[in-house]
Amino acid sequence: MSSKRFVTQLCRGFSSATRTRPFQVAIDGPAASGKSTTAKMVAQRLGFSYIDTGAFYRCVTFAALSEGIDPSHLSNADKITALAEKLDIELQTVFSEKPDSYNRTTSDWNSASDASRQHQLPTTRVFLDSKDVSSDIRTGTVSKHVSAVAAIGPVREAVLQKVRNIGATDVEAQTNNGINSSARSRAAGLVMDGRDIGTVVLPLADLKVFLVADSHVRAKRRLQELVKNGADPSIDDTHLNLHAVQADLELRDEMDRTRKISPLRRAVDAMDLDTSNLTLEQQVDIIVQEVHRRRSHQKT
Ligand SMILES: Nc1ncnc2c1ncn2[C@@H]1O[C@H](COP(=O)(O)OP(=O)(O)O)[C@@H](O)[C@H]1O
Ligand SMILES: Nc1ccn([C@H]2C[C@H](O)[C@@H](COP(=O)(O)OP(=O)(O)O)O2)c(=O)n1
Repeated sequence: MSSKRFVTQLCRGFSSATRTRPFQVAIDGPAASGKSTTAKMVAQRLGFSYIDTGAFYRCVTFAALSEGIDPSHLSNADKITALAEKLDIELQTVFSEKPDSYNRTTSDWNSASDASRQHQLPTTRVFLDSKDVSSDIRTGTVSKHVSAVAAIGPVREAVLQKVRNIGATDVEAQTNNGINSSARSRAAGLVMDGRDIGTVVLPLADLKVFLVADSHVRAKRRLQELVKNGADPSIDDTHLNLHAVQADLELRDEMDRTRKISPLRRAVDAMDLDTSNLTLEQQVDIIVQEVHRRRSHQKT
């Protein structure tokens, strides 16, 4: 089965209660709480597919800004919706190790060099109308406007439709330098992260996680990430200081929490996970263990 058909089938199963569908993990939480990094690593460990829904809203925002459309003007909602409907968005996640051979413990990881850890982190590339926009959608300018775009109801409908039809491709890295040319479905399950995954997109997910972290900790992590990725204040209006990054995250969280449609909200049956004092590997271990625990219950 092609990976496109595979994911489409998964998504058709969104509201199905049957036990034959692949295992679904929904990860929600505020900005920079660690959702996407954790979700990718969980998918890698378990051999699951991964879908980053925030990337879709970021693509629509980037496309609107590129066409000179200001998302902060409500009168532009129709133009942004038309754009969202016509854009072609594809995600490609590159997993660095074969999941079934991934047996690393936290202590192995902690003793590994930074370079070797970096090689082991999965990465997601985002294509907008076939162009790689992975970096373009993460700028401070896009971050500043994305919550306004995500609050437009018809844009959310268009994005959900795209997520349902997504041609997500997951590939295993062959070596540290190259990837296998043949993509393969990761049929065992799906990890999806965003703001409304456990409440709206995958309401019957087998495991829902609500990831949080102190906003100061989140800002420090996000700032480190922006600097590491070479954010350039001269071409990006990101103010590269902790105070500004924290203020941006808090403002975005407030907008995401208070919007009328599909707000950022913890699902009642979600597992809470505060990552403020955890390492990445610890939070991944907790989720992976919980998946194993629930799968073994499903089998009995
Ligand atoms: N426990 C942790 N310790 C250190 N850094 C972390 C931890 N969890 C996440 N990060 C880092 O924080 C940054 C934001 O995480 P990310 O996964 O992008 O968050 P989100 O998807 O929620 O916005 C990333 O650079 C990520 O590597
Ligand atoms: N399922 C989703 C995913 C993201 N969004 C919105 C809310 C966020 O402010 C933006 C960007 O999400 P993304 O997860 O990429 O952002 P951060 O990594 O948290 O900075 O999209 C949403 O409304 N619903």
